[in-house]
Amino acid sequence: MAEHTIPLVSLTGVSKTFDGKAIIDNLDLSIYDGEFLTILGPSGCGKTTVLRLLAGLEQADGGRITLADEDITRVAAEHRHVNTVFQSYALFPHMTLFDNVAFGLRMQKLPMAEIRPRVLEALKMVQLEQMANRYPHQLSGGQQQRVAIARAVVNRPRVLLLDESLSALDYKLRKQMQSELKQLQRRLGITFVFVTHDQEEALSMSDRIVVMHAGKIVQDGTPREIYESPANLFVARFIGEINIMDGELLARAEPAGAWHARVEGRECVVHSKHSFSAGDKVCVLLRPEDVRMKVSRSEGNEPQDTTTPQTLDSQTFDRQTMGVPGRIVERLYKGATLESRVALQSGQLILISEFFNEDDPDFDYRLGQQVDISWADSWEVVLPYEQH
Ligand SMILES: Nc1ncnc2c1ncn2[C@@H]1O[C@H](COP(=O)(O)OP(=O)(O)OP(=O)(O)O)[C@@H](O)[C@H]1O
Repeated sequence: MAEHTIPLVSLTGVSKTFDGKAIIDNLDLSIYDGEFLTILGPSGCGKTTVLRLLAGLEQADGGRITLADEDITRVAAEHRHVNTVFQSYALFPHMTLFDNVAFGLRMQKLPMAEIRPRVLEALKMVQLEQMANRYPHQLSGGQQQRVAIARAVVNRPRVLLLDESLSALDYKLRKQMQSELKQLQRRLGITFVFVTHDQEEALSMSDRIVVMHAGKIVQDGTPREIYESPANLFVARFIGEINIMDGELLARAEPAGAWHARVEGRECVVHSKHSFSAGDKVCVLLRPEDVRMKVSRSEGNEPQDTTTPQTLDSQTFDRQTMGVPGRIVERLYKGATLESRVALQSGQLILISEFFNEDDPDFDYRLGQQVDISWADSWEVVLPYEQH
């Protein structure tokens, strides 16, 4: 992945209030030159408002916005080198693609000799130059979206803002456009700021994700950091499926950051980047694909029971002092994976996702089967306790 180290846009202490309510609260954000940044968060968290502040479509009540070191906080939208692609592409239906893309340049009263090559270049970038004479209704949703991008790109913006730009598309086209948009951004080298509430879209497209909640940034990191090391329960839950178990730290272990802990009543070693003290209550988080399951040794099953799945990494399993006992209460066939829901003795339900292993006839578990669950050493995320 390319390194993006030069801030192109900076928001410093930016606030925005609507009807006496703080919607954006003292927000600090740097956007780097050439990166694909996604602002991700639930409906109403303020994502679009941040985009509109960047575009100049809303005025900040407090704070400062700079673009390439120039203070643009009070600069009018049309004088910022920023363009927006809205969810509803807003193409002019009575104009050809060429005229749609040329519109902004004509408004600037540029000579036709300059407009024509720029429009054709922009249409070429989105691979629609052959369709320059068509009208929007003659295009698919994905093609219309590409016209909207060409119309923005033709202005040679430093930053392209995209507001839920793919949400009007059906699932298959949306997947295709996600990859096209990412490739386009690489090719153009323009900084993209993309707003979505779709975590999967954010993970697959972005160099960096900013997760927002109630007008604040709650985590800022690469897709992998956000998924693998969520900063709190809100982020963990918002980004995919997560299991949250209660635990207590008993004593420090080796190396630094490791703790002897009791998780769901069982003693084990956990690891955390947070600083804790012995006796602290914690939440132990595990993604479904990081949980391991083994037929229980303690509930009358032989350790070498033939139903013991061969796919288990027994070394990993044994590194934990003991698994947490539970019972399989649900199994869901998902094609490539098998999902199982295991009820622990505390009543907590744990979701486990395992890749199907066709070579292993014993892979399948029975409903009601007693199992011990564990996880790959140090793949757990340990956070300060929060009610959940
Ligand atoms: N012009 C406005 N006047 C009053 N309230 C507004 C205005 N614009 C936004 N809001 C409020 O600000 C909050 C954040 O809105 P915003 O559109 O930024 O959220 P969002 O995260 O983009 O949500 P969504 O994903 O649903 O678009 C909402 O509660 C919204 O009702």
